[in-house]
Amino acid sequence: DTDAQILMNFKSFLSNAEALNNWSNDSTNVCTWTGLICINQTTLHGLRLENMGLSGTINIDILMNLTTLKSFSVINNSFEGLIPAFNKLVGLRALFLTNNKFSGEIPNDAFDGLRWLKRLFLAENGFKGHIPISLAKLPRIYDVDLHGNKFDGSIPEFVQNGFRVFDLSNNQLTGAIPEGLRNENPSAFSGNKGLCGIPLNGTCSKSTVSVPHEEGKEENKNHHVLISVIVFVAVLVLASILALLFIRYRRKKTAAKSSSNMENGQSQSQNTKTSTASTSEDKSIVAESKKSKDEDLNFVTNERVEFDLQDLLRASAEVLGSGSFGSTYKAMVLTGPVVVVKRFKHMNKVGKKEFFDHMKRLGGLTHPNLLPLVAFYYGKEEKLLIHDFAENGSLASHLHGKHVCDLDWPTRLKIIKGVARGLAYLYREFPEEKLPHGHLKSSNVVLDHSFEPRLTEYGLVAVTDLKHAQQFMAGFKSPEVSQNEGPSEKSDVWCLGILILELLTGKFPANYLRHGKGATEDLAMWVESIVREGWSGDVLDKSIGGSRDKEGEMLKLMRIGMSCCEWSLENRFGWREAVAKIEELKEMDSVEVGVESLNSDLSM
Ligand SMILES: Nc1ncnc2c1ncn2[C@@H]1O[C@H](COP(=O)(O)OP(=O)(O)OP(=O)(O)O)[C@@H](O)[C@H]1O
Repeated sequence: DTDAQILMNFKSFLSNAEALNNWSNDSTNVCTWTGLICINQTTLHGLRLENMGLSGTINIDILMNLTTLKSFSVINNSFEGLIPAFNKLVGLRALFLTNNKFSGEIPNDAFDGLRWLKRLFLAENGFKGHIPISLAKLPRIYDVDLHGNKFDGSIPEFVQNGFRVFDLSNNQLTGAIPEGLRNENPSAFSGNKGLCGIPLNGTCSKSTVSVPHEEGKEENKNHHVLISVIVFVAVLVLASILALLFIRYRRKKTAAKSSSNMENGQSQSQNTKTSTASTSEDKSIVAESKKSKDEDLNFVTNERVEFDLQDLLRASAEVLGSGSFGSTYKAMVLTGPVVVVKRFKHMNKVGKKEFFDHMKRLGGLTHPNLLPLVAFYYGKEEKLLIHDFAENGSLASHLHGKHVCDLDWPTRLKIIKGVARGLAYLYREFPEEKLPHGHLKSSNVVLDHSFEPRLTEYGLVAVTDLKHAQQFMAGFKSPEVSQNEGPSEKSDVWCLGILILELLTGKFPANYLRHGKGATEDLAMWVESIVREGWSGDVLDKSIGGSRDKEGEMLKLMRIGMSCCEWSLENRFGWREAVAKIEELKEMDSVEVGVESLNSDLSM
């Protein structure tokens, strides 16, 4: 059967399916049908049948024939009865049943075999009974939302920890919160009268912890027996561990040589498959990540076609460059879009939970001039951040690449306005941060298909090792930092100023962008030399083109750039002022102004 036939069959079991009227035997390209998510307009990826008033039967046996189905959502509908046997859809990565009328107990093995499932939303239904053990054992799960049901009994020990979404609130759960969930937000457990322990207030009484006990002497006697049993078991366990260690040691000794040979061979073949990179350090996108199999990619938004670390490892990859944190790759994932993967070392400033929280916060940012974070991977030594690929590369590559710069004045103006808007958004979103961007420079401004600029590598100071940030990040190159003060709220503005001067002159603030000692000194000299040269055709990038009727506006931009680069914080523009002035700029001068008068206008 084709996908169209399978879906029509599936629809025939639904009631009130008027919203699916454009599903029809006459049209075979299912990607145009309501509620279907496809990759590249060809491959069915998900069913998103939300807010449609649907009821009836979700026929899993029919869905099983949709071999590429990865995500299933019926949020906000009227399905009732027991949970369907979703574990037959073994490739499922996300399941959303929130806000329906499902009820009854969920069998303990209901999620067995769903080894790819990462996101499970069963909230606001009428499920009751224990939380199934198979749910707690899902190896890749990172979103669990069960709030607003009638789950009872104790919470099972989850094999995962560090969830992105975790909510068990408003159920009827009882007993002590398992140790692995102590770092979750207390609100995840609220509305369960019988729960106790960390992170909720209050300790658990003895009876909730475990051993039921009797009164008086009988209790003492039981205690003695219990202690004897514990001691006996402990001795037994210790002896077994010692025996095991001894056996392992013997085995290791004999197998050491052959296993080391095998490992070398394997890693070599993997590397050639996954990447076309050339240096030995860069041979694989996720060299370190491969080692921790229990970790996976964490998507920060619902909107995206998801793929796995394995998909990423299988993707063909191309090195885009290597920056101060590590290498950056363009990866063509087979079942998804083209993405850019950046490997970050030196990001151990915060623990796992804080890192996840921070990424969640970055993932929630939306602005046309920010390149959104799509997903991330957390490894102990190395993190990966995944973004969309920007078709027109970085601003730096246009300004300083091999070819003559192809950016005319209107495009440059559009770019600087976009950069300013993106930066203003970051200042508003991170009012508590001194460096809301922190690493603003021309290689971190990428250009989409229509040359709209998008900022990258923003908001990372909070998770970057301080020493590394101080040495390499653009925000730390400002004069106040070089004068042994910390960065100020105007340090990102300084970076904006450099970007403006770079954009207008086409000159490369070499020591600033490259990493090295004395960077700020040379940068200051560079800015100063531009000031000294004043306004002349020589200062302007030759390839900016245009005629004298635009020079007035270019001059205004030059002056804004200089005001952003003022050494004294007092005299330097604040972000609001800089952004407002940039917004006022136009493509054309309103009155033609002669170069001579502009020159005198600029004299400082
Ligand atoms: N999303 C993207 N789309 C297209 N090109 C990108 C994207 N992200 C990064 N690049 C380009 O990849 C190259 C390497 O980037 P990378 O971030 O590793 O280096 P960098 O920006 O020079 O240094 P740093 O690590 O200090 O930011 C740069 O030319 C950058 O502009």
